[in-house]
Amino acid sequence: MWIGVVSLFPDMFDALTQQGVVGRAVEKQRIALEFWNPRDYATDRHRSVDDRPYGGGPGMLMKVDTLRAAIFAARERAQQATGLVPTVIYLSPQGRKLDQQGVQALASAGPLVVVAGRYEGIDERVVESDIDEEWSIGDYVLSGGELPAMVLIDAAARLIPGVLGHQDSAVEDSFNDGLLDCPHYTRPEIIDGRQVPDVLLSGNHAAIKRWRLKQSLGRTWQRRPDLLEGRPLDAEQRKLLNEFIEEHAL
Ligand SMILES: CN1CCN(C(=O)c2nonc2N)CC1
Repeated sequence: MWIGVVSLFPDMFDALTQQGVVGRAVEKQRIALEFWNPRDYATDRHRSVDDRPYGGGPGMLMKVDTLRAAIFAARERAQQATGLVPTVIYLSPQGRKLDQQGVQALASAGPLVVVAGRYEGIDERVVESDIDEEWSIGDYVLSGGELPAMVLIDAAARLIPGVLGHQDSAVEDSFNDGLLDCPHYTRPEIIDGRQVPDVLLSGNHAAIKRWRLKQSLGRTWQRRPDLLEGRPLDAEQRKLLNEFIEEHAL
């Protein structure tokens, strides 16, 4: 997967590229990550990358010419590297809320150019002319788009074939198949008197798989019932959820 990032702070992405799942994926060339900094396109003495908003008001916006130059350069490189026209993504609270379905769509959308805004954001005309999709990681305001961009890249990278080793398969991930994750346990068997559920010590893999699905269904019902709305359950899933509800009836 090819991802271009437009950011005034490319070094922030070391947190993603120098270690962990994404770092290994870059090393194994499962993912290509390249960066463009609008400041590199500044031509004035102060290397300006921000500009005042028309109509006044607090804060600044990203300067149009340096931002667009960086986006164009990233888009050009994407086509050169992949032969495909990239999808240009902008992270902002005004975007579509990112969820696992959205991540799956982005992970299979071909090359991406991810624009990380700073200041109060970017000119609306740049959104209209140069941005294909606007995405939000949540209803709160951050200092910039770099952390949301890293969230998006990390989540998408996990879905690229060959990125995850068998030991941390995306298949078992929380939100896999639209359900919350089941509880997990490791040594010791007892912590402050709390024991590991017997089924997990039984070695009965069918029973363990059933227990984990039941816990995922039950937790989703308890904590995020919205995820079950309109979600078809097969007979086995319905049976397990009913068992969980009966066991947890107040
Ligand atoms: C200009 N800048 C403002 C702050 N920002 C966000 O709060 C954000 N991005 O994606 N989800 C979010 N929430 C990124 C863009």
